[in-house]
Amino acid sequence: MTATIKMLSAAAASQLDRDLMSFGAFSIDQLMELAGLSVAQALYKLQQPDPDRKTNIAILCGTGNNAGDGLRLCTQLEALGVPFKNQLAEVIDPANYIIDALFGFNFSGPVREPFPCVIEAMEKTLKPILSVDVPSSWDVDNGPPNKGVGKDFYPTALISLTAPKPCFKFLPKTSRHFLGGRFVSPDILKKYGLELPKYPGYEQVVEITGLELNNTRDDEN
Ligand SMILES: NC(=O)C1=CN([C@@H]2O[C@H](COP(=O)(O)OP(=O)(O)OC[C@H]3O[C@@H](n4cnc5c(N)ncnc54)[C@H](O)[C@@H]3O)[C@@H](O)[C@H]2O)[C@H](O)CC1
Ligand SMILES: [K+]
Repeated sequence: MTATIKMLSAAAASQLDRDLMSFGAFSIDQLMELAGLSVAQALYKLQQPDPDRKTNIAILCGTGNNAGDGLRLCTQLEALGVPFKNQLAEVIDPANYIIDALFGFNFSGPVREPFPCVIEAMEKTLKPILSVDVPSSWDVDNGPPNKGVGKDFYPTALISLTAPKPCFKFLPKTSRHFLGGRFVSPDILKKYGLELPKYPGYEQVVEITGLELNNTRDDEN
């Protein structure tokens, strides 16, 4: 692709989130529902369920709204038979795909307990991983913490919500990249100078793999 896309720094992403809830009049629940739907649609594009076999999706959740995009409404999910596990191996071993919903744009490192072992498990596993908004443990603006000097975790795919964060430029060339969070009004796009690809039809995601960076960050204008 030759088109370019503009990034949202960590600070601007937080401000945009607040704008969505103030003059955008969205509730946080609505935003997380829509973000969660985008995550589900991106996953479906990455891993179509096999009708003859059970497909297991492991969703690794943190403590903030990034976790809410991955998984919420626990009572309803339990009623639908979705199992909740506390032991990492019990979740990762049977998984066909892993959703990384540990940390989003309000993460700042280093990773604190009890999460280092979860990041390490993602570094080690050969299973495919879809990261939600930001690959967990990465600095939102500056990318993987070790940058080749030590081990880092690299996802198979990323779904950026609203707009990509600067760290997406560290994604491996082989990783697929989706944009989701189809809830940004023209006013907000204008305020942040964002020009985003069009979502096709009723889709909640658009694939932007290979889209080039527009190096101007929203906070550098
Ligand atoms: N506008 C949108 O695009 C929307 C995005 N959404 C998603 O929300 C997250 C941001 O959510 P927030 O709750 O503000 O922050 P995080 O999920 O990133 O996590 C904060 C959480 O993590 C803890 N934490 C922070 N640093 C560390 C650390 N070093 N070690 C351990 N724990 C850490 C912190 O204490 C908090 O509890 C965004 O990325 C999107 O995924 C929403 O869906 C709304 C719309
Ligand atoms: K994440």
